[in-house]
Amino acid sequence: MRLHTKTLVFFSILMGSLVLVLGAISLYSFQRFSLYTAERHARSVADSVKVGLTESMVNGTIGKRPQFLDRLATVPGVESVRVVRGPAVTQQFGPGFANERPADASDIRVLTHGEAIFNVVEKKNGPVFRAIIPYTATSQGLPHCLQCHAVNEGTVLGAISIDIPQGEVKRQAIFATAIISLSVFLVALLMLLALGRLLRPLMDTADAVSHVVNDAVRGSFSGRVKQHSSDEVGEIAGNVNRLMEFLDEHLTTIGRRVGDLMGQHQQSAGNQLVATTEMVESLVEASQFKQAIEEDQNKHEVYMRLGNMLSEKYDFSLFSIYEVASSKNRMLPIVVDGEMNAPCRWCDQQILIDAGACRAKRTGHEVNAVDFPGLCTMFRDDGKEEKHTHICLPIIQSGTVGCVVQMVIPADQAQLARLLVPYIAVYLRETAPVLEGKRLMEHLKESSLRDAMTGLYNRRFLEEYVTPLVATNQRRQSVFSILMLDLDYFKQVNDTFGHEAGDKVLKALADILQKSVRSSDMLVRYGGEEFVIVLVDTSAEMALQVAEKIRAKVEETKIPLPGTVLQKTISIGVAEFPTDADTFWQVIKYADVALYEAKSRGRNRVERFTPDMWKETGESY
Ligand SMILES: Nc1nc2c(ncn2[C@@H]2O[C@H](COP(=O)(O)OP(=O)(O)OP(=O)(O)O)[C@@H](O)[C@H]2O)c(=O)[nH]1
Repeated sequence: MRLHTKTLVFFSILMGSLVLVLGAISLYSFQRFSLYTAERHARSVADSVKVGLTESMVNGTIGKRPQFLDRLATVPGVESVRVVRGPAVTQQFGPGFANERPADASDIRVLTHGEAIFNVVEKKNGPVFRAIIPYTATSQGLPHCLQCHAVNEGTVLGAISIDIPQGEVKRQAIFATAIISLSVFLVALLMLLALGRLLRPLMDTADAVSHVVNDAVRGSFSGRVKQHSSDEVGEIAGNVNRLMEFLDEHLTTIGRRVGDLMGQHQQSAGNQLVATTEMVESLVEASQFKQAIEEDQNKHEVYMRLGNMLSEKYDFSLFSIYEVASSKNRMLPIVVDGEMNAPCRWCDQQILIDAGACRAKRTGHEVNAVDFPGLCTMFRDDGKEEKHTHICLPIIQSGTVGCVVQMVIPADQAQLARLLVPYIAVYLRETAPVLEGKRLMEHLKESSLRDAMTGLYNRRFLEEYVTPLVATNQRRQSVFSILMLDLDYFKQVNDTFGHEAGDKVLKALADILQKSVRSSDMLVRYGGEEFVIVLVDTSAEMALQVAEKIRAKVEETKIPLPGTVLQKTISIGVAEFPTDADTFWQVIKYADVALYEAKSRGRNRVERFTPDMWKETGESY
């Protein structure tokens, strides 16, 4: 029940009760008052009767008492007056008139006990107040009773019965009570009306506040409460309006700013507050995501996390993450449908050799095939039965497209997925600098671990690589071999043809070496014209064959130099881990010893390390 109704019902009950109580009290008071005045009246009449009868006795006109009593009965407010003769008087003067004998038990009781009786009896013409008042013998005054009555003082001589009509008094009392009740009722009614009017602004304000607050909960803060007065109710309206203006202004600003951060401008439909909260949550999550990927070890972990975000948070099971290899102008599929380094599945293979064929890469803009079907001709729907569409988002790194994230969406979920794009874009924006940083770091690390001239790994790389290499080898209980290579008489090249020619020879050798070993083997430019090759999972026996192949290849290679063609030879030492020594650097040393042996034995040779070589040459190390 509303407060307005509740208040009015409460006050109606209160006022109704008041009217009833007041009416009842009035009736009771009137009754008491009328009985009191009737009694007083009866006692006056009784006193008059006593005086009249005494006078009649003295004057000898007692026989005319009926006329006296009849005259008395004509006095206004008296219906009848009767004298009842007591036993003592009857005994002395006889029974008297017929109507002077006790008429009922009340008369007898009064005569017996000498105590007055007052009561109201209902008669045909209405209620009557009946008073039976005894009169007793007394010696006081002159004349007095004992002058005529032969009785003792205090004897009940008789009683005076007086009937006083109450009908009119009752009517007047009811009328007065009705007037009072009606007046109170009218006043109560007026008070209720006034209360209703007083409550109206409060109720209107409460209703308006309720509407405004409901609108605010639905995200609209434009509602205002009408100010009906300048009292507390008006103040409530004013305060609510101020609060709404404050919220409107600040939440709109927050929404706009957050929208700017999200690259999304709020639509007018929908709950702006909920939309803003969702955007803020998304920004916070994206920021947490950024923190997580910053701590990732390499960019592949970042790509994987990005893929997990797409599949776990946004329920995309079909998607591709491409990295743009800008130096080679091609796209590399990194994560496809949650799988690392899977083949390209949702685009024409063309993009793998020409990154410019990818529209997102070429334009640096979102490619939204949901709104513009067929926008990118490179998309290939690999779905077997279901139809798919796609949205591609570029990740801009240092002003160019570094990656492209492609979301492949079943056609019936396309509209829903489209709404997620701004949220995913936030993640991608956060990811971009992290990926860029990781890419740079990897590039830096790579370049610090490579020899700039030959492109082979350098000695530093070998130092870093030793621990995981040995650990893996021990875990697999395998062996690997080390070739230590050195060009023969290389100094002569520099001396005869110059340093540039020497560099050219070194590059040619690096090229031969790269082509002679497996990609899992490791090529290191160990010193000036000294190279190390780690042949994984290869025994010394096999390594000797590889070394021999390299030696022969070098020997037969003609290196063109300005004005001449050069042919060089190479010496190679071979050692095996852990057969020759159980530490990596010791095996390197033994390979070097074997190389020394090859040089000693005339160069252009391959020598396998044997312990006796160490004994012979060990001193010089
Ligand atoms: N052009 C060029 N020469 C280099 C480079 N690094 C080292 N050298 C030269 O390689 C030569 C090595 O000569 P030596 O150590 O005397 O050996 P060698 O002449 O090859 O003779 P043996 O090894 O005993 O057959 C030196 O002249 C170095 O200056 C380089 O990066 N470029």
